[in-house]
Amino acid sequence: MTNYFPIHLNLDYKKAVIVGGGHVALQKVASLLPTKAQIVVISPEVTEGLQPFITAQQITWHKKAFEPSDLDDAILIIAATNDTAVNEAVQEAAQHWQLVNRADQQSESDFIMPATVRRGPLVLTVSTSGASPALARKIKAELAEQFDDVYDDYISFLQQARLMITAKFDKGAQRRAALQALLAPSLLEWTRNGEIEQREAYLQQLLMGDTL
Ligand SMILES: C[C@@]1(CC(=O)O)C2=NC(=C\c3[nH]c(c(CCC(=O)O)c3CC(=O)O)Cc3[nH]c(c(CC(=O)O)c3CCC(=O)O)/C=C3\N/C(=C\2)[C@@H](CCC(=O)O)[C@]3(C)CC(=O)O)/[C@H]1CCC(=O)O
Ligand SMILES: NC(=O)c1ccc[n+]([C@@H]2O[C@H](COP(=O)([O-])OP(=O)(O)OC[C@H]3O[C@@H](n4cnc5c(N)ncnc54)[C@H](O)[C@@H]3O)[C@@H](O)[C@H]2O)c1
Repeated sequence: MTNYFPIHLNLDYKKAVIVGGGHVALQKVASLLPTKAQIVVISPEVTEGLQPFITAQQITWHKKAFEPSDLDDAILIIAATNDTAVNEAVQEAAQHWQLVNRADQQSESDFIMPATVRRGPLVLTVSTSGASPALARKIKAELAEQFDDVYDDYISFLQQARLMITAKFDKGAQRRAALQALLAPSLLEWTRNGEIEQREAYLQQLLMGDTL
């Protein structure tokens, strides 16, 4: 079994080419959309679910069969047609520096995609290394419930608070203690209950070095 190496790629303004426009392509487009990648779909036909993204110009559709030049400048390539020969041709045409995913042949892929839950900057990913995509999906659903929408706001608060604390205290024990104190469970609870004043008061106290 392959031991995959998990990393978070910065795809902003980089080109990702998906060859094929079916159900798998739609799933891959959905996971690429939160990034600022330039998403290009190469396919004679596309599934209905892709149409709104094309109309909104969130992705570019080239209505054509695959040719090697379609891969020019792509950093990420996903071969997701229902024709093994075409997926093979995509892999063959790729340069050594381009990362290729084969929807029909995991063992030939340079990377595979995890199931992902996003809560603002918090990104939770699950992979079974392909052993059971259905289990990855199930664990994702459990995580989505545990780390619910409140985390969006909670993480934004933590991010702002961290900036204020690092601006106020130099590196060292006091800064570390303040950052640690930000993780008190009550901060999450106050966020959940909309008790923003409580949260703010706690932060102000930390910034004054009161509880440290
Ligand atoms: C996580 C998720 C993200 C995504 O798709 O982006 C994802 N599959 C999801 C769901 C899912 N996929 C399948 C089922 C039906 C149940 C089943 O078959 O078990 C379900 C469950 C469902 O839909 O409920 C069918 C399936 N999947 C693969 C094969 C081919 C094979 O096994 O060879 C077949 C059989 C095809 C066939 O024969 O018909 C392969 C892959 N699927 C992967 C990712 C990669 C490994 C992930 C890992 O386990 O780490 C890999 C290698 C693709 C890659 O990335 O290269 C997404 C979660 C959606 C979400 O986020 O909610
Ligand atoms: N990785 C996964 O999670 C997963 C899940 C299910 C299936 N699969 C594999 O992925 C493949 C695709 O599945 P799907 O459900 O998206 O199929 P699909 O039939 O919905 O879509 C196939 C797409 O490929 C396009 N296509 C065909 N020939 C082409 C060419 N020459 N150039 C460009 N595009 C071309 C078609 O127009 C269509 O849009 C399956 O054959 C299967 O092997 C993978």
